[in-house]
Amino acid sequence: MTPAFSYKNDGLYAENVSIESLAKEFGTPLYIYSRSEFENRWLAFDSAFGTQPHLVCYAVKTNSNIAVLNVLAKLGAGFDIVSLGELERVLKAGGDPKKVVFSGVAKQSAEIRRALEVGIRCFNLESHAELDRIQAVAKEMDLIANISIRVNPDVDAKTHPYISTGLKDNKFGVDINTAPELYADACACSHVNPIGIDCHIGSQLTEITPFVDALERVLALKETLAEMGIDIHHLDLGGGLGIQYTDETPPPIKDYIQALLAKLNDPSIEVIIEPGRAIAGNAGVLVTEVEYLKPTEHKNFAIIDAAMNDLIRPALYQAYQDIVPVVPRTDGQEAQWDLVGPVCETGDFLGKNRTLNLKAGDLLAVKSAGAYGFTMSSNYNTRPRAAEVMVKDNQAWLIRPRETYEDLMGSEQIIQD
Ligand SMILES: Cc1ncc(COP(=O)(O)O)c(C=O)c1O
Ligand SMILES: N[C@@H](CCCC[NH3+])C(=O)O
Repeated sequence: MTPAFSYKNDGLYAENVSIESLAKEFGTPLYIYSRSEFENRWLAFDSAFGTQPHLVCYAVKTNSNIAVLNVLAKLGAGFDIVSLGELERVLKAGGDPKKVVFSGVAKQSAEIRRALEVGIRCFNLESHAELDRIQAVAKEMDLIANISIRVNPDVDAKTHPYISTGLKDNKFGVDINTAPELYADACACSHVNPIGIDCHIGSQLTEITPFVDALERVLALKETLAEMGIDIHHLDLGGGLGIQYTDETPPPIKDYIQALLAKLNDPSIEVIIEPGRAIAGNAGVLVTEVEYLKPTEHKNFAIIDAAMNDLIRPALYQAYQDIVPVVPRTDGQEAQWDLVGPVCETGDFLGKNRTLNLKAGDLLAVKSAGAYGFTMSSNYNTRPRAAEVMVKDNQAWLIRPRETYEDLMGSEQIIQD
């Protein structure tokens, strides 16, 4: 199997395409994705289930480029969405609406309407108020909305506090102890059909135990609901499996799924999962060029042409992502560098204290940038968003051109007075 990113004699390659040549052709900053990695990771989830009924719904927020969604749709993927924008992307990419689950704490009426119109599989609802709204919209349309309730099992995911979602303190889901009442209310609604239980406890988890603990609580709820005469057809266990950014050792996909199935011990119930990062994370790099070297008495700054607007994870979560030379130097010597962008914020860095042998004009690859990279990018400092390229074997496709300044300002209006 061709590795997604690996060195050959003349530098770093994306599958069998030289990253240096892609940077020359498309400029920097540039996101490069390995199509095979996306495919292999989704397939690894899918095949790990064996004969258990299941649906692997890729979390669209992770990387929502339509070409990426299309690659997964062709494999038969389902999709976990959190907005109407994401739903429209999935439909444009050829995704099957019957394989779409709709998560998120605040679905608007127009979003619910459109989702019902195209016939999504299930709404993962998060509050009583949302139940009332879904019932009202479905009634108005004379349709039945399939729902599951996202419960908050109060399990510590042992991840960064900003990306932990399953604790009582978090805004997500409903308290698992009060969920039975909400299910009873849902059953009393004329246009709502409760078919599942949903739970997502956080992101970048590197241990299996919190997932299994959460499932144990979900199974107890399923029992309670059965006693109330409410039959559950699927369990949606969310996403959250972590990847290796540096020295983390997340469990292999197969072990994670097998641990869940062992706990579940029910070969007939359908299991839905919503992985994002574990599919996309190591399928992408962000390529950047060193603009200037600025050594000072206290610190060496390498000012690169990618910034926090292109990849916000280091600034937002102090996240560590490996940064490697595209063509390692044979001259010069290594030094410690802070890799900072051109944006006017002290927090604008992609890496600190990195040991690298650098000269202005060098290309660097920020690794593990396939997840929550481009999708969290912005136009801060009126910087155009980077281009995105997809590679498979020795082929490359431009899947989103770099934004132009016309794109950035074209729709704004001067007040004519
Ligand atoms: C409801 C839901 N599902 C799935 C995901 C995907 O998570 P991850 O990328 O960690 O797999 C998220 C993000 O954390 C989420 O909020
Ligand atoms: N955006 C976060 C993950 C949040 C997951 C969304 N629920 C990250 O880059 O790690």
